[in-house]
Amino acid sequence: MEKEIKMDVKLQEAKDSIRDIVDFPKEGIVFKDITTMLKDEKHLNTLVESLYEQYKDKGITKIVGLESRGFILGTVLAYKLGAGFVPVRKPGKLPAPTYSEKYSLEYGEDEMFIHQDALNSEDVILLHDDLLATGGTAKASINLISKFNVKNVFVNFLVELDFLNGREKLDTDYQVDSLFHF
Ligand SMILES: O=P(O)(O)OC[C@H]1O[C@H](OP(=O)(O)OP(=O)(O)O)[C@H](O)[C@@H]1O
Ligand SMILES: Nc1ncnc2[nH]cnc12
Repeated sequence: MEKEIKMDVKLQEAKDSIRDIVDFPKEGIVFKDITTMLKDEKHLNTLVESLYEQYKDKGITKIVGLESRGFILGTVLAYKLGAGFVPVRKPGKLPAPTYSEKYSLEYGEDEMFIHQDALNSEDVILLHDDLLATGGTAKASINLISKFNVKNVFVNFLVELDFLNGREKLDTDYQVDSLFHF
């Protein structure tokens, strides 16, 4: 019980360290800058330990991390969970045959790619990204994963911007969790 309260306090402190940058990268966007949280070793430790506790018993075999901020904790978590790491990448980055999905996000449009041999039907996936805004990026990535007929998928974000209703766009039976809500 005391341990849980301590973790709640630590998570609140980590959340409070996320910085707002107004009008970045475009006018009208309030950008959630997680670098102020990640640079602090105690916050980084809190994030990793909290996510590890949440997913350690789910049988995760691979973390799918979204370029680029999804790579930061995605690889650490893969290591902690004893899972592999698969990058979902932006155009022109993956060298072997790929599947791809176009999408729009809060401040633009892009396309995401995954290697055609990245996942298999034995995999239990944890899809990880730093932030859920409009949900375009995450939905495109879920569509990519759905090409592989994997056993199960969990979806995780550090930050969710509730007012943009991105979760509705995900339209999925998968369990979706975010550590921090704004
Ligand atoms: O829910 P959405 O509206 O789709 O937006 C969320 C996405 O936007 C950001 O990525 P960005 O494309 O800026 O790339 P980066 O991680 O390389 O900074 C963020 O890391 C998510 O991937
Ligand atoms: N408001 C926002 N802050 C940080 N990353 C984002 N990606 C999409 N929208 C974002």
